[in-house]
Amino acid sequence: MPVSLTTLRDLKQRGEKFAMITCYDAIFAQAMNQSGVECLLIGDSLGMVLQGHDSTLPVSMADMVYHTHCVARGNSQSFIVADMPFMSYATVNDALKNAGDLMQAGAHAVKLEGGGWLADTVTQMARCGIPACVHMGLTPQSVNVFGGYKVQGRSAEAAAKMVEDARRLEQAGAALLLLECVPTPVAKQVTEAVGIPVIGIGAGPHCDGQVLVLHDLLGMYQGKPARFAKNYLQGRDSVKDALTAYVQEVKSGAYPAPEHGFSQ
Ligand SMILES: Nc1nc(=O)c2c([nH]1)NC[C@@H]1CN(c3ccc(C(=O)N[C@@H](CCC(=O)O)C(=O)O)cc3)CN21
Ligand SMILES: CC(C)C(=O)C(=O)O
Ligand SMILES: [Mg+2]
Repeated sequence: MPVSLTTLRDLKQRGEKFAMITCYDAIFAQAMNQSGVECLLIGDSLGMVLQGHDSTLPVSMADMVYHTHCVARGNSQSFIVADMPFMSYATVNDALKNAGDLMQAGAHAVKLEGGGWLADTVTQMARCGIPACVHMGLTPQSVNVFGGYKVQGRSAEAAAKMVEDARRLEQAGAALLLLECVPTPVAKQVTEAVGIPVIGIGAGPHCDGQVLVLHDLLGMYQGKPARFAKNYLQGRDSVKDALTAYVQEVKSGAYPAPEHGFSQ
């Protein structure tokens, strides 16, 4: 049976960790299915790793729809989340139209970057049958506001706001949360504060699931790798073995190790 939101909620309740990897095409979707990856993310990181841009901002809805079709054709087992690109959810109407297009391309949920201010959007999506994952912490579409890819939620005020926003989004009907580059203790607080599954990247070992960009997991870094990146191809002789090793390390809790996370 393919993984569903119910599966992910059950895993959280049982304290079992699950794995997500970014996926942009059909053959990797198949390989990830065979390696037992619960969730595939069509990430707007494709603007950087596939298209060669220096941020995710140039990615269009047409790009995301195309790659979602590609992944959906290869997939039979995993839960598919598609990123909503920069400016595709600036108004509730735009968000509903564009999320609908991604669902029709084969996504099972969509992901938006932001915080409590997305509550209204998330509620309207849920009404229409669109599960929403809210990406909080380091939200790369706001790199020009942050002034770089920096850890978020380090101050006590920012940490408390993140917990409050997480609760508000759960109340509004969010299906999932994703925390990027958040101090390990803050991510733990958020994960314990909500009943919905929380996926982390650079957010420590206490999140319910972990996500990595495919290229980072295969050691194909552009410049200096982020702290949370780990090359699973090292010491292994196939891509399939690397994907399987990542899934096993997420499930056992071996990944992320302390050196992959941030202190408060
Ligand atoms: N290949 C790739 N991997 C990613 O994880 C990723 C992308 N691309 N593109 C979109 C965004 C950009 N991301 C990034 C990029 C850099 C850092 C980074 O270098 N962070 C510093 C934190 C510095 C600090 O504030 O202490 C680090 O040391 O990890 C983090 C996330 C995550 N996403
Ligand atoms: C880094 C992950 C969470 C993402 O949003 C992406 O790949 O676009
Ligand atoms: Mg993204």
